Amino acid sequence: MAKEIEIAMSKNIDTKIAYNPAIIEDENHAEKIVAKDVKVWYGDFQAIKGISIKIKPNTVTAFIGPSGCGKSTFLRLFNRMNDYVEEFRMEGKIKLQGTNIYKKKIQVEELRKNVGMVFQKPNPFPKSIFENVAYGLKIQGITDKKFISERVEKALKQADLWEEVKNDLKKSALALSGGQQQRLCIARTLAVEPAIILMDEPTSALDPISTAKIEDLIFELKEKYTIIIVTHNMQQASRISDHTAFFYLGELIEYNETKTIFTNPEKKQTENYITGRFG
Ligand SMILES: Nc1ncnc2c1ncn2[C@@H]1O[C@H](COP(=O)(O)OP(=O)(O)OP(=O)(O)O)[C@@H](O)[C@H]1O
Repeated sequence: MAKEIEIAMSKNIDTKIAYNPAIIEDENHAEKIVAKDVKVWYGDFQAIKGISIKIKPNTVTAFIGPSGCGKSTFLRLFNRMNDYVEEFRMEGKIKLQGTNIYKKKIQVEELRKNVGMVFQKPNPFPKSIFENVAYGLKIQGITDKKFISERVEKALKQADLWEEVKNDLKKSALALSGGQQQRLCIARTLAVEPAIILMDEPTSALDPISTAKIEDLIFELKEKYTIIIVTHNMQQASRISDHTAFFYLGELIEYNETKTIFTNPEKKQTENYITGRFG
């Protein structure tokens, strides 16, 4: 599409964008995420009903809302994971770092290098700890052993796992505890140095100590990355996120700074949800 048309379209749609302008100060920052009037269907069922949002770089954004309201569907749009679903259909526009990621020319593998994902259940490959973290580099065709070793060490350190595994790098990843496996999956994501990390309930299968470790980690990672986390844990959202988006029945009901959402929400539905009155 011609640049002019794209700009004109974005201007038309901009008026509908649901966000607090205070959150977005730097319109031209390279790593921002922008969704405009996004609608998603699975067959005849509409899961997302026209959501617009802007996400500032180097922040943690929490997606909250009751089960089935579309949080994961919306999250998975940012690395095109829904493309795997046969009946998936989408309208609207999603731009990452200024690029429309649903235009035809986009190479999805390239996109996913830039947008890493951590899932609810840790999913290490049945390979060694080292091979798990090196995997993304190797499939990019990188063969320099020194470079790979350095990156693996750096990623394991960033994920706060290095001290626990540095003498066991050849051990199977499946022998690690659940919390260690999740930090390993985070290290695997970090090794390819994405700009954006999507996390879909990354601690829901973990004990409180492992959860705390991952929350600390997320807090540190935002210095370098832009993070979106889906969570059912309200304390977690309020502890680690800068901004919170409340979803309900496929709509974005409220999006604001986390402290505002949790202390002075604008909408009754948000208040009911965060105080446990529904969902
Ligand atoms: N692959 C799919 N095919 C058909 N419908 C789907 C598919 N994935 C999700 N849905 C439907 O889309 C809606 C939104 O689901 P989604 O998983 O995005 O919600 P969610 O808010 O993340 O829920 P939860 O908190 O339970 O994970 C639900 O009604 C769900 O049943």
